[in-house]
Amino acid sequence: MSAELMNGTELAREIVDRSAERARILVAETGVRPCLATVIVGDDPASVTYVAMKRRRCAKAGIESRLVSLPEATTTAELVAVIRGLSDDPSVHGILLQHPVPGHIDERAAFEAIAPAKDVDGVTMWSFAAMAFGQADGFVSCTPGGIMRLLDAYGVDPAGKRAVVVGRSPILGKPMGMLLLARDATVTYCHSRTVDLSAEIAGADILVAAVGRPEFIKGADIKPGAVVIDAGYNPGNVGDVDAEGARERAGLLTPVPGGVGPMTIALLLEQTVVAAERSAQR
Ligand SMILES: NC(=O)C1=CN([C@@H]2O[C@H](COP(=O)(O)OP(=O)(O)OC[C@H]3O[C@@H](n4cnc5c(N)ncnc54)[C@H](OP(=O)(O)O)[C@@H]3O)[C@@H](O)[C@H]2O)C=CC1
Ligand SMILES: Nc1nc(=O)c2c([nH]1)NC[C@@H]1CN(c3ccc(C(=O)N[C@@H](CCC(=O)O)C(=O)O)cc3)C=[N+]21
Repeated sequence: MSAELMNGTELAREIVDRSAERARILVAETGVRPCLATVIVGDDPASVTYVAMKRRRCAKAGIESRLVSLPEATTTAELVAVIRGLSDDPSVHGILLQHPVPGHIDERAAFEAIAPAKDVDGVTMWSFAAMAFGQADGFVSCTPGGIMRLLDAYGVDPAGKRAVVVGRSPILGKPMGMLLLARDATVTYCHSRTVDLSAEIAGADILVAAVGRPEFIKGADIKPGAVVIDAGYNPGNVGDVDAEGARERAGLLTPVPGGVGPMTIALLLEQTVVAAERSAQR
């Protein structure tokens, strides 16, 4: 068997095109141009690359982007003050604080300085709760949100399926499981203390790998015909799933690159446009 690949690049382009059209209409009708502020602390090369990528995509979609680049030595209090300033600035509609921040900073405190109405990256406690309770007025974490859109586009209905999420980080694994639960999957979370990971994976109809270790999930563990979502993004464009092995076993598989990554950015842009539309209150 050879898995069908789920084309995130193509679906992301459709979402970005639709968002660009909505941005264009918003500008024409209200004069408001959607604006995303990106905050980056320090100069981690991977983060600098992601941020540049997001800004390029914003520009293409007619979304203004404002970059706030802070030195490595920034304190929690200084970062919180900067983010509060953006939260209070009416010309900014979305705020993204690039993760990870340097270790001496309290990342949670910084995230919580983002006004919920501008939390287009879905990182605040308020957004998480809204997502977990199924309230549509919040924003979802972009990567899990993008993955749900991919599942929908490929006709994968999670209801009644066994879904296994490997990873439980606040912006990826944990919200991923909640979104699958909301769609009636039977969800298992795996993490570094899971005793028999292979056995858990073998039971998965839908597997989401969000570990941050290259080719960590082996093809031989995958249930034949499973839907395999590789959210991993490691240096050298390598996912968290052994792609070659997975191709032999999975029914549907997200490639790296071209799977989950582009969807994350598409959701970020879409939610920025929605935030701007809401602020314009036509
Ligand atoms: N494509 C995209 O848009 C995005 C991709 N990513 C990618 O997704 C991956 C995960 O990112 P992120 O969630 O931020 O990473 P984190 O490092 O925050 O979380 C990793 C998770 O994996 C778990 N884990 C670590 N080792 C093992 C193990 N041996 N067995 C089982 N579980 C393990 C950890 O468990 P524990 O909690 O017990 O420590 C933790 O929950 C990375 O490759 C990242 O680059 C991330 C964000 C967006
Ligand atoms: N607050 C916060 N929110 C994030 O969403 C966030 C973050 N911090 N920190 C870092 C991770 C990583 N991340 C990626 C986004 C897009 C691609 C992406 O588009 N990748 C392309 C390849 C692009 C290329 O390399 O040319 C692909 O997979 O096809 C990858 C990774 C978002 N992250």
